[in-house]
This record gives sequence, structure tokens and C-alpha cells, in this order.
Amino acid sequence: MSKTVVVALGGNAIQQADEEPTYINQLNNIKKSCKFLSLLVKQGYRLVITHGNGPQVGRLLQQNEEAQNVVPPFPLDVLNAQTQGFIGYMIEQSLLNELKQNHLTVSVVSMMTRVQVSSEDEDYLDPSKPVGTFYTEEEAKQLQVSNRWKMKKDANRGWRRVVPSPKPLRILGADTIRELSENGNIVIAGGGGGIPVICKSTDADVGIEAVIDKDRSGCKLAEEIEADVFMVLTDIDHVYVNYGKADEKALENLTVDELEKYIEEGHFSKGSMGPKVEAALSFAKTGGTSIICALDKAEEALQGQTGTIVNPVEKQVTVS
Ligand SMILES: Nc1ncnc2c1ncn2[C@@H]1O[C@H](COP(=O)(O)OP(=O)(O)O)[C@@H](O)[C@H]1O
Ligand SMILES: NC(=O)OP(=O)(O)O
Repeated sequence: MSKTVVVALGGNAIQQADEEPTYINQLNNIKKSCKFLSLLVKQGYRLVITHGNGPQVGRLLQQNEEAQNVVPPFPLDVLNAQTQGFIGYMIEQSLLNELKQNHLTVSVVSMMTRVQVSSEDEDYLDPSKPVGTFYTEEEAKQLQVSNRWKMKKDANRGWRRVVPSPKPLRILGADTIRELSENGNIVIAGGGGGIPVICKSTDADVGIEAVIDKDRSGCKLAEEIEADVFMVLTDIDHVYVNYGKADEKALENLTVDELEKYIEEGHFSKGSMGPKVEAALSFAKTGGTSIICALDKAEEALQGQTGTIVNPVEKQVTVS
């Protein structure tokens, strides 16, 4: 039977840092990304695609706030749903067009996905999820006062607004996602990390104003649908130790224990590679294979030829 791969598309697959965030620029990036995804479909992998929404949901939030005297604003959980809708549409249509050009007949389904979170998560008190545009330190300090935004430094890339990011506890509708995938559909699910909701057995489910990290929820999704591979596609060929230093070293094929040691040694930045390696580690611990690699090398990485591959301790073999 063909392997199920949960693919988490990084922000760069949708928007390049140095480009204007217009619809056309984002669509062109998605079209390029879909060319690489279609190669995986051609190889016979079953794809479940998830994607980020940090830049997009941050700008949508800003639009809602800035227009609030003219148009009533919507809460952040609804804005997450909006990003699932429009990014899902852009991926679905671009992928279908690419598959059609390659004479591949596979249906693509975008699924609005809610994700259960805790009402007690500590991130509500000290928000960590960067969204929207990058600012200089000076601009960030002004926005903190004028707009009452919480601002934090995002690795070495500038300052960004931060919003709460609770950990995903359960992907609601995971059974349906699995069924759709097993029936031969490409499924786009858990976009933007999913819509965060609090579920209590005695009360109605209720949405929460937060943005979940898509690498964390992608890993949870892979775990819950029992995927074979969890793959994080970004803009860098490997995960590195001593990244950016003279003695940096690309990580190729490693065990859970080795990766755990590198995480403890503090090699990975909180706002960029950190969540990816933690998600990769977490999935490998459940018995699957995790891969972090460049989007344009996805096919080779699945054949074990490139990328950072994290194997479960007992499974030191490459994926094919
Ligand atoms: N240890 C590391 N190894 C590799 N890349 C790293 C490391 N630490 C930080 N990075 C940075 O992480 C970036 C990828 O993270 P990010 O930009 O958040 O990805 P995406 O937007 O694709 O999800 C790389 O371009 C690289 O600059
Ligand atoms: N929700 C989320 O993690 O989005 P980004 O990957 O775009 O930050």
C-alpha cells in the first residue's frame, strides 16, 4: 500500500520574505510549491497537506482592527478559519491545475479543521506566536504603545506582533481526514495550525482567539491519522547544528536520541527551526519517520537522498 505523508508547507512556500504580500505573489509561490507536491503524487504517495498562516492571519487581524469603525471586526478564531479557506482554495486549485497538466486524476479536498486546545495553556499569559509583518525595533516599540500590540523579536529577522499559541491537544475530525485520504483524495487540513477551540463535555465547543503552530498541529495530525511520514518543507536543505557559524554541520540521518541531545544543546531558534525539530522529534517518537528539507528537494528526501531524516530508534532505514 502507498505511504501516507503529512506535508507541512512552511511560510516560504506561500510568501517570500522579500516580496510584497500581494495576492498574485502569494498565488505564484503556491503554484511553484504545487509543482513539487505533484511530483510526490506522481510517485504514488498519499498526501495530506497542512500549511502556515502567520503572515496572512496577522494582516487580516490588522485589516479588521483598522477598519473597525466602518466594518464590525471578527475574532481571531474566525480569521484563522478565513485563512484556511483562502489558502486552501489557492492550494487546491493550483494543485489540481498542476495534476491536470501531468494527466493525473486525483481529487483534492480542503477541510476546515478545528483543533482542541486547553483553556489553561500558559501561552495565553506570555504569547509566543509571531504573526503579520516584520518591523524594526523602533517601529515595534511604537506599535506596542499606539496599537497596544504585544511585540517580540522573531529570531534574527526583526520584530513581530505575537498572539497566544496554545498547544494542539486533538485534531477534531481526524477520522474524516484519514478516511478521505484512504479513499484516494489529497486532503488539505489543519491549515494555519487549525482553528483553536475549547471542548468541554458539558458545554458547547467554543473558539479561542489564538493561532496554533502549524508544525505542532501537523505532527499531531500525522500521529492521529497514523501517517508513515511527517515532512516539513521549508527553504533550507537540512537542519544544521552550529547554524550560521564556521563549524556548522548539516544533520542527515539521525536517531531520536541524537536529535533530543541537539535540542538540549540549544542549536535551534525558537521562532524558526525550533518548532520544526520539536515536531519532527515528537512524531519520530510515535514510531513514524520525520523529514525536514527544502521544498524543491521533497522527492529526493522521501527517497532518503537529502534532507534531515529523523528515524525512530529501532528503524534506521531510509524511506522509499
Ligand atoms: N539550526 C538551524 N538549521 C537550519 N535552519 C535554521 C536553523 N536555525 C534557524 N534556521 C532558520 O530557519 C529557517 C526556516 O524557518 P522558517 O523561516 O520559520 O520556515 P518556514 O517559514 O518555511 O516555516 C531557515 O531559513 C533558517 O534561516
Ligand atoms: N500557524 C502557523 O504556524 O503559521 P506560520 O507557519 O506561517 O507561522
